[in-house]
Amino acid sequence: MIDVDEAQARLIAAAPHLPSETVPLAEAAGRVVTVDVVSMRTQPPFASSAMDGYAVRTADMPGPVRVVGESAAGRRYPRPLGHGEAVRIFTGAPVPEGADAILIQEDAARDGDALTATDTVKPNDHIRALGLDFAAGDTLVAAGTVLAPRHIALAGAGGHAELTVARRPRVAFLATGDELVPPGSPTGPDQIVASITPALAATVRAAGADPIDLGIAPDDRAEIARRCAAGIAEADILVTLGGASVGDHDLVKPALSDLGIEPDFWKVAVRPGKPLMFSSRPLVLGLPGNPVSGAVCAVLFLVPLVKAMQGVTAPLPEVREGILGRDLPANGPRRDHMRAVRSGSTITPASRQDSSMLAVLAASDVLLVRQPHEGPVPAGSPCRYIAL
Ligand SMILES: Nc1nc2c(c(=O)[nH]1)N[C@H]1C(S)=C(S)[C@@H](COP(=O)(O)OP(=O)(O)OC[C@H]3O[C@@H](n4cnc5c(N)ncnc54)[C@H](O)[C@@H]3O)O[C@H]1N2
Ligand code: MOO
Repeated sequence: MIDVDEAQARLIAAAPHLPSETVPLAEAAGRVVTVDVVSMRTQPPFASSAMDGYAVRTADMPGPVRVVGESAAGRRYPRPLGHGEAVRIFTGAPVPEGADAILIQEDAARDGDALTATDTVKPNDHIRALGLDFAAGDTLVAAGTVLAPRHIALAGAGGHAELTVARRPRVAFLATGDELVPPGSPTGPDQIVASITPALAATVRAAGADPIDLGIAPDDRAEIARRCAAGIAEADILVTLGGASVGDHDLVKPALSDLGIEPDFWKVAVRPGKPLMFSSRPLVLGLPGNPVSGAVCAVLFLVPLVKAMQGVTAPLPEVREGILGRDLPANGPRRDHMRAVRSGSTITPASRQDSSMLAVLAASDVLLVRQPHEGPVPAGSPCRYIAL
């Protein structure tokens, strides 16, 4: 068994970078930019007023001075401001040449064209300098960033209507097992629902990928091989679910072998998820059938792979610090990912951790991470967790 860090590192190292494509801004959220987004504009492109009031020369204040015109957003006052003059101005409007401050209207008394300040006004008050936000040539969003709405706003302000992003990885899921039926279908005796495919599809979609559901293959070596070959032809990554362990009906590894595919590694010191299998050429991730194992392995391995293929700078899940909410016995030889609830900084693992228990997973919002062979730890100790 290799450890989690090594498995993640090997996965990321093996991730091929996908080609880029351009998408309109409105469709860019969640995608990964593959080139730096460089500003084509300076913002603001002129010194502008931050308030409604009067553009003035502070040397003339408190006045009285004469109001000689108006500067509105989109329609500037066309002349420089002379001595003893002021201009009515509105938020976002260009500050006329010669003016050095905005007197807000709450601090102004006006009688016809005569304007007097009723409070002090200092140079640069309420003026947004040219280029305050960013300048042409600035890198607005670095390559490798997962685009959030805030990045999209900045790129748009910088003059971009489209962004260059990695193509979405296609991820095909094949469930295996004679006992499985799709959600919503009647379950015969000894049957259960193949519950994890829709969850993993949602997980990879949130990471920028397009999921493909290859359905359920029976425990038949030739049939699994046939369906795997179809998935490999159609997708960038094939994910198999179940049949990864050592039982007589765990046929994914032999079926892949029939296709000439041998894993780069099989079995990781991770709980849950020990029988995880990975091949880099072609890209195949064999996840264990226990649904919680699949969900946890998706967070630890599948999502980082999907992100790395899109060129994400930091593809691994963020490990945060918290305070343990209850006593824990010593951990075993595998890095453990206990389903837990976070309240403030307190992380309390559920008392039952079986990797078949979806109700416990659904009630959890974090995974408490425990290192292999960690000793017993009392409540109140520092701990580390990954948000779900
Ligand atoms: N002798 C050993 N037995 C097992 C070992 C071991 O090291 N030695 N490892 C255990 C661990 S850990 C895990 S995890 C499981 C995983 O085994 P498989 O990947 O072969 O999974 P299956 O046997 O096919 O299924 C396990 C369990 O999950 C249910 N299942 C399968 N697919 C789905 C699905 N798509 N949705 C919902 N549930 C699914 C299946 O019915 C089984 O109940 O092996 C241990 N055994
Ligand atoms: O690794 Mo298995 O996922 O412990 O149940």
